[in-house]
Amino acid sequence: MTTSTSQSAGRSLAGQLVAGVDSSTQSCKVVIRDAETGALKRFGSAPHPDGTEVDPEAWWDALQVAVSAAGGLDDVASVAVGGQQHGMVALDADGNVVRPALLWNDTRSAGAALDLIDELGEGDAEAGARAWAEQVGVVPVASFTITKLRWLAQHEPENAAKVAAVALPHDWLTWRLAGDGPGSRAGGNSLERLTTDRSDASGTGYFDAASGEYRFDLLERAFGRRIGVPQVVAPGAVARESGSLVLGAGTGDNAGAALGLGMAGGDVAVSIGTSGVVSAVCETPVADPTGLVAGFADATGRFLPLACTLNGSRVFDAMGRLLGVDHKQFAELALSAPPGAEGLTLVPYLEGERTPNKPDATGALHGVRLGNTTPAHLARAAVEGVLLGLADGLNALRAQGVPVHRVLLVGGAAQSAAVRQIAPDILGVPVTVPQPGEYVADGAARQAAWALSGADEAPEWGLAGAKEFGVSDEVDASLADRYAQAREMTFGA
Ligand SMILES: Nc1ncnc2c1ncn2[C@@H]1O[C@H](COP(=O)(O)OP(=O)(O)O)[C@@H](O)[C@H]1O
Ligand SMILES: O=C(CO)[C@@H](O)[C@H](O)COP(=O)(O)O
Repeated sequence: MTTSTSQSAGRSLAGQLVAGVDSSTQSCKVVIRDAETGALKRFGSAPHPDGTEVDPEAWWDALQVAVSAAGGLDDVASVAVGGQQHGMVALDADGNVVRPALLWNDTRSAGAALDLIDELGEGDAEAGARAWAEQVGVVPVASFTITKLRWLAQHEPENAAKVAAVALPHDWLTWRLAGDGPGSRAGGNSLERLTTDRSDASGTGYFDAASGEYRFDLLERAFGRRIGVPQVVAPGAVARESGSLVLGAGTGDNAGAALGLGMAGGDVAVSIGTSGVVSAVCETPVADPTGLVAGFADATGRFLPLACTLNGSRVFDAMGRLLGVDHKQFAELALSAPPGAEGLTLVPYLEGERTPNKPDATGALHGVRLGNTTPAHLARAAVEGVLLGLADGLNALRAQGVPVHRVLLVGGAAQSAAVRQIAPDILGVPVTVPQPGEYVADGAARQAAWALSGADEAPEWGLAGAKEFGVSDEVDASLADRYAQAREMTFGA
């Protein structure tokens, strides 16, 4: 991300710095870049606590640490926050967090999701799924905020009674950066100053990406009463100002990555972080009644159809721990076994699964024989299993008419030599691996520069050096079928 072309419109960005934040599941990352050229100036990061429910204060603390590690924001003109999607941050009338946030990978609201589908379909689940897809572009699963609100109303009525507004992680951090929160230095009714953007709002289940409108009727249906929601700030607009610091709208992390990668039509991002994600930027909204593809919005005014699994890089982390090896050794092991791991197949549902929707499923190892019970075969089966889940996501996107011209591999696990090399064979297409980087934070930084310039479009920051990985002639032709059979044999719904 080093080259530049000059701005066609808007204020000059020359000599200014912008910051982008990625408040993701496992950590907070901050990049500080030259607003005009996109050149990286400074970087900082800090870990987040483990678990699927987290006190948002921990994100705020991690943001402070990451910002200081990046040299602070004193010389920065604008900042925008990208964040893990869907997490429910429930706030009381004074702006206090009512309970720890339930994250995107918390599956306790799976039953609430089924109830919401049934209710909209008046007892017919298929009709209900169609109705949700048509009305808000998504079919409820445990990840989406609306199901978490229903869970809260049913299981913690005392907490639910206190809720005055609901926000997402990036909304809440933007609000805190602007000086709002309990005992707000910004004063007045600070809940009314909560902001979001259409990308993150579209992951709630009570916002329609196609029309750009909240669906308060669905929110009320889920929670039992109307509560406050953040104002939706247009892509590239200024959300808030804090002294001389301009705050951009911010974005859901996957839309942030799309902006950071400068994705165009035909580009598909495969991201392997905590989540495994396949997403594309499209001009028209997607409404998939199977629920495999979520019809989200992107951070530029377009759309971001997306399939997401709960089981990405942590499958490799877990298998690496089991085998007593680090990431590098794990990749070497995986590459030392033959394609298809001689029949050993891992269904990687270690955290349950979302795509397909099997929240209570567990992982399973199939085809175990004397000849394939080696660390190398297990490492290979893990890499193949995660990628096979993403191949299903890629096919689901294709089934929605999404063109696939170029696949970009990003996320923490894109650093794995095994993932890079095996991905083209499993996905069935060549894969482009951009230089290792923080593309969500980069997208947020680009959005911050866009807000600062006031231009119609985000500044053009080039994408520096990428490597191409092709499909090899060693593909195990039976692997996809074996995986499909094994996938159906997992325990749990
Ligand atoms: N070389 C590697 N091989 C495999 N996994 C890796 C490698 N480097 C980092 N990871 C994993 O990537 C994950 C962090 O990636 P990241 O995209 O930042 O996640 P998230 O955005 O979900 O917080 C961790 O699970 C980490 O162990
Ligand atoms: O739920 C989704 C997308 O719908 C996840 O992609 C989250 O947005 C978390 O992302 P990572 O922390 O894994 O990047």
